[in-house]
Amino acid sequence: MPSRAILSSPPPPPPFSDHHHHIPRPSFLLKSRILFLSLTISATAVIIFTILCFLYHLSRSFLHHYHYFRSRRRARTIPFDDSPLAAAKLKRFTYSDLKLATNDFHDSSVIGRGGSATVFRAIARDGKLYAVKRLDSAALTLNSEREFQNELHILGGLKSPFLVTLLGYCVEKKHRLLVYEYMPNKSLQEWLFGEGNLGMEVLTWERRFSVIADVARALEFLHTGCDPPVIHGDVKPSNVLLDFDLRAKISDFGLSRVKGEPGFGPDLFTSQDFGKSQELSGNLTPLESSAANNEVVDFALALQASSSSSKGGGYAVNGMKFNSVSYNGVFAVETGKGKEVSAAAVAGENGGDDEHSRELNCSVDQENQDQDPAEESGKQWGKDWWWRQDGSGELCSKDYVMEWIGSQICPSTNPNWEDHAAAATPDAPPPPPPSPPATTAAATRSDGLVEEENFKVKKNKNKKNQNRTMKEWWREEHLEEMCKKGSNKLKANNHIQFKWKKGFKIHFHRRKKSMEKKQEHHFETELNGGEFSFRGAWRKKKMNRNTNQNAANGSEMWSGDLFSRELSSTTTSMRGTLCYVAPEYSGGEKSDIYSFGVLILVIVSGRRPLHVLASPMKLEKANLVSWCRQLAQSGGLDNVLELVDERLKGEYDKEQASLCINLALLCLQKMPELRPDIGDIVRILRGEMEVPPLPFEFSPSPPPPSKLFHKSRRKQRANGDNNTSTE
Ligand SMILES: Nc1ncnc2c1ncn2[C@@H]1O[C@H](COP(=O)(O)OP(=O)(O)OP(=O)(O)O)[C@@H](O)[C@H]1O
Repeated sequence: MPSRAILSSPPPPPPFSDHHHHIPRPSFLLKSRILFLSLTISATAVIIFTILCFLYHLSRSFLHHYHYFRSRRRARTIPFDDSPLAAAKLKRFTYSDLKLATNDFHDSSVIGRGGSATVFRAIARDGKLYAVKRLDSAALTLNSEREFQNELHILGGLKSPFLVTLLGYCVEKKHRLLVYEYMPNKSLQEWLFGEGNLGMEVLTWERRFSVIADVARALEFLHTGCDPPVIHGDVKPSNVLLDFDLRAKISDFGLSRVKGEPGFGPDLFTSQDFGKSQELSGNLTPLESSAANNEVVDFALALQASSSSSKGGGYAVNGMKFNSVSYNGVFAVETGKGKEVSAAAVAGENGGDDEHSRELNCSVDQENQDQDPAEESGKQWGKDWWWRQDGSGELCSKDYVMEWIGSQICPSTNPNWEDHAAAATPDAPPPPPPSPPATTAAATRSDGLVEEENFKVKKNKNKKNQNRTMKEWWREEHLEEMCKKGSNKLKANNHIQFKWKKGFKIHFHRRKKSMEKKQEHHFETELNGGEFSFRGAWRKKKMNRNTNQNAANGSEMWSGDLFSRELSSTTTSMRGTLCYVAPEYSGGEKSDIYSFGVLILVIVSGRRPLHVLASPMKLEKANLVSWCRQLAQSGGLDNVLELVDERLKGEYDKEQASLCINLALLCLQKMPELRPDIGDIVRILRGEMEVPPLPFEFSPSPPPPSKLFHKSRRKQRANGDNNTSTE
């Protein structure tokens, strides 16, 4: 038997107590592990998320830069960057959609033609009408591509009742199309000049005034309602479209600029662009290349000179245009769309001579002769090209140009042209009899005899050189003539004169070489192809039409009316638009104001800025701006009202008309800063503000200041005097 002691086993250990033992419980371990794990996971997630964010932003900025550089690289080869914002908001149409809507771009759907585009009426599936502008793919140049993009990105981002709405676009391969709201009453161009289907319907005065006011409102929106301001850059009648109620809206933002953005300024006229154009034309076919660099004579420039007065001591050189030559100081150069810049040298009144001399010297300096002509000409662009239109400076070539134009109006005095015309239109009726302007103009000079003699000599020379091409004829005859008849300064400085001519010749030959024989070929082809024209774009248009019309065109060509149309047509190229461009070419708001001034005169008078008929008397009125200035200078309201469109048959508000003309004169001041702001213009047109005094040069006496003021319409109404003038 076990003993008690043995039986009495030691007491069992006390129950497990946490107080006495530090062994962790399993649940605690689990918890801490979970905590540790979750911390690790979340930290990893944060790190991964941060890395992802970083990568995302990196890739975005990379893509952004990639698109930017890609678009830049593309821009040099004419293509389109479809990423930017404004365009993204617009509807993108397919080419086949638009083809369908325009009946396969059928001729019957054409509602207008621009310099490098055709506008079609399009009918959508829902029956709505749209206007589709198709860039001529053959004429697709770097500039036209840029204008297309400008339109997309600037007009595409704007919304105003005074602007034509851009609804969409299409970019497929070489196709570039823009879709706009349809403006049933087309453009002011058609209304004023009876082009297109509108015939000879006369725009009433009330309509004209409301159009002026609408355009002012549109510019007000662009200049003051947009931030940063937008400069339209191409205000002219064909860019003023009329809606169903004949309310005006402005269109065509191809040349517009957003102020302050890169590229703002007169870059269209810089050597850079010229360089690009050249670069581009190098890739074009011969025909395209020639089309981009047509050799044309710019009558517009001649007329600018012709209608300026010969007072003062400045001097100017008449400029005719050989686009491809681009001689500084004499020629105008075409850029893309047909926008051109005349580099015609005009000395400023104050110190302008010196500056001009410097330019002349610069342009003819021997060392510069080794320079690339394109580069050299580019330097001059946008500088000293404008013609004196204010009658304050001498235009040495005035009578010469008048005489010259007279001789050109009658082809019989220029056998070369006659030949071309004959070649072009074998069945055309004979040209009109010798034109009186030539001799009349020559006789108007004080030294009439000398001039007449010169004129005879020139005529004889013309006869001798019947076989020369027009280009040679112009180069040899007129530029030399111009140099001889240049300013007093030129006469006094034979050195400059010699160098200048020499400079020209060198430029010409170099250029001729560099442009190869393509242009020559094209030029001849055009002549032999049944038409002769002074303007490539016009020629192109005409050639596109029925060839049966050639005979008619040929006979029409010699009529003064055709000259008028050609001289100031705004549908073909900048040659016509040239008259609307401000002399400073700064590209700022005040440039639009200048163009607006020209537009006002055009609307009031129903004339183009350059308007020539065969009659010698009409030549004095050829240049609308200088004619208006002359009328203002010779004093009296009635004088100025001579401008008003005769087709109105006196049915117009004299007060409004004189207000418009005076406003135009203010807008046309040479110094941009003197031109009124668009805000003031709108207020003046509303009758909320008086027209500021006209510049001193427009007052011959000068009249007392009170007479220069126009009572505001409101004031006049208050006085119960509704139809009085300031006289
Ligand atoms: N939205 C539109 N609705 C109706 N007609 C239009 C519209 N847009 C243009 N047109 C017509 O087409 C014509 C040509 O317009 P476009 O803007 O192509 O050229 P432009 O301004 O005359 O010349 P450029 O392109 O050389 O400046 C206009 O004059 C107008 O008659």
